[in-house]
Amino acid sequence: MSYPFLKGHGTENDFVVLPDPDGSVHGDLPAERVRALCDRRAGLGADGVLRAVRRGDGWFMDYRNSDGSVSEMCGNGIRVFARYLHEREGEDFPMQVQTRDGVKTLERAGDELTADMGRPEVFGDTKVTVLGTTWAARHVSMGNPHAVAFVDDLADAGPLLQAPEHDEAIFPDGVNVEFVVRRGEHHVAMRVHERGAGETRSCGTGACAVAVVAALADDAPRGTAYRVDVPGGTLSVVWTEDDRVLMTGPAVLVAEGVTDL
Ligand SMILES: N[C@H](CCC[C@H](N)C(=O)O)C(=O)O
Repeated sequence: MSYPFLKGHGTENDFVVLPDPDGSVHGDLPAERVRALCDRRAGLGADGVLRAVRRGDGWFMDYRNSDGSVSEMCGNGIRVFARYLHEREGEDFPMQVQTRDGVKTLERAGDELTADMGRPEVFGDTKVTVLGTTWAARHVSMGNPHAVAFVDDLADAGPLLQAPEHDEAIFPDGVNVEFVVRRGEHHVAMRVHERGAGETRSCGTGACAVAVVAALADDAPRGTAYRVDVPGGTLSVVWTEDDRVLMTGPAVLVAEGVTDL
């Protein structure tokens, strides 16, 4: 059975968008279909899938990682999802999108989009280990789990071909791990090993977690904008005085078509 898809990315974190307004096309979206769609050789290739389902008079973003696993939230994905809703479903900005981590608001920011990612949850310290080297990390939730480790050089994290070792007691469902270096005042750069996807060119929720940890380390006043460079581009993150994290970045639709994967 053929069905429509779109392809999009935010700072080169790329996604397959699956329109499924009444849920009749994909049902509960089997994990093997997600894996087939995300396969970069035999499929369309993507870090994840964004299924668009109507909920009441709004839309629900059903996010899946490329391994087929479900996650609560996807920061780059929600900007691409909002771009799709605006350009193909007639939704206007500001718009609200329902997610497994609650309702998020998206606004225009020039030719980029700003997502209100809600409140961060800052937990204690933890550790991550890659190829025998262990770094202190900070546990932060943006609706999904993150371990943020400052390193001397982004190359220190190695090829990141497998998930960094982490504390399974703290992260029983896995964790997204960000490795961060300083680039200047309120300016950092990061690499990420994503839960359920491996190393990606960018992670929106990860950039938010990184900016929160950096702001705490800097004792920066709330409202300070952090520039977060990722391999696929740059995101801007502000942790506001009313304890919300606003993330601004690009959202590009690159193709649409039909598939029977
Ligand atoms: N891999 C993440 C979900 C995607 C996050 C990332 N693509 C983003 O832009 O936030 C997880 O399992 O929690």
